[in-house]
Amino acid sequence: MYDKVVTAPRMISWYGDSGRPERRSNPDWPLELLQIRERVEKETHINFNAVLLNLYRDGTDGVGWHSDKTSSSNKDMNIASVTFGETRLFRLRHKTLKHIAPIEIPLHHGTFLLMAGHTNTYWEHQVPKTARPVLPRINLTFRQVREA
Ligand SMILES: O=C(O)CCC(=O)C(=O)O
Ligand SMILES: [Fe+2]
Repeated sequence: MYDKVVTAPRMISWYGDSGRPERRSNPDWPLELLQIRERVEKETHINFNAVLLNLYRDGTDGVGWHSDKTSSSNKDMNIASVTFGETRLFRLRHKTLKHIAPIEIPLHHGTFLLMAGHTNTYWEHQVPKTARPVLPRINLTFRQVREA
């Protein structure tokens, strides 16, 4: 979408409710995805209308430092992340306050992570590649996509 930097490979797929201007949107959400979205919405009391699926096939897949923006007009939106499969490290670093140590969160199978409000305004995140032999990991990020 408007994400900044994507340096490492991974397999990507998008679903979004119909009525969105976005060309990549696919309104035909599989039942399983709808069920996961429902669970996430129940947990957060936030509605999401799009999801980005990432498949990290092995340790050579990852995503470089970036922040997520789901609309050019509103940078402060909630992004809900759900992880399946292999545990991979999720790192956060503050964009300007360099004295704040980066935060490292191992995202295990079934982990739910919410990047709420201003998180993506002030922080970048990455999933680093790893030399460890790792199994595939799927990550879903539910997003609130609005017209710019
Ligand atoms: O795989 C993850 O945990 C994060 C994915 C991500 O940052 C993104 O798709 O924007
Ligand atoms: Fe991201």
